[in-house]
Amino acid sequence: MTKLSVNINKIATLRNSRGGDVPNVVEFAKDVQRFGAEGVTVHPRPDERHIRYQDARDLKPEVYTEFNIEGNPIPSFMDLVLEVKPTQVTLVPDAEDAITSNAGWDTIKHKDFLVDVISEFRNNGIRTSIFVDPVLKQIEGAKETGTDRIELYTESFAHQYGLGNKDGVKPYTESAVLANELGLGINAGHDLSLDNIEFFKQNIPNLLEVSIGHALVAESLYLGVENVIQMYLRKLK
Ligand SMILES: CC(=O)[C@@H](O)[C@H](O)COP(=O)(O)O
Ligand SMILES: NCC(=O)COP(=O)(O)O
Repeated sequence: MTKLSVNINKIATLRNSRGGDVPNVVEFAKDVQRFGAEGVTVHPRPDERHIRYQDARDLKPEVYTEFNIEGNPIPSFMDLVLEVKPTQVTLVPDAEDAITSNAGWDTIKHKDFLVDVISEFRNNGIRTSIFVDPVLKQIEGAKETGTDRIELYTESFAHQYGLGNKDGVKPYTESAVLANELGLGINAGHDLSLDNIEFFKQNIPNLLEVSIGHALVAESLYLGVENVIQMYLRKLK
């Protein structure tokens, strides 16, 4: 069974475009859970261009499914996560000026840093996941950091699948097989959509969770949020 965590960054982007509080991200999080989502993901960035740090605090009492906070573990992000205590923190090595996440960790080069950060979160009862490319030596490196899970960065799969190249999933399958052997839990995210999610899930043994935002919100414009969540849940069964 693969859990669907809805990334609500784009709802905050829409809200921020006008100032004010429409749409309200907390109400949206409550609604997606009511519609069947099994988690809520936010990715506050240092410039707070979509999710603000205060949103994470406001969401905490309302997220009764899995609450996943993603981000680069700079000091202010670490303080926020340790204060809010979500179910899971996903560490992403994104640059401040990145339009969106565009690479996984180099788990070998940054091993000592990741070991320290991960132990701090785990000591505080927060499950950890680290964003990685589907590269076997990076999965082995992830194991050395002490993380509970990895999140496979699925941009390349989604891009290849969109071009009709189903072989793009192969490195992900191989990475998942290795992660399972090493005892790492497997999450995945980035550019997953109603078009590609079923094929991806079928090819990833023990896929525990996917976080989906951009496509899910875009699809909801045409099909409605409740309907789209139900469609994802059927494909993730
Ligand atoms: C970690 C990841 O894959 C990203 O997709 C991210 O969470 C989305 O961030 P943006 O909404 O800022 O593009
Ligand atoms: N971790 C990936 C995520 O939360 C959503 O990514 P996207 O669906 O907005 O590309």
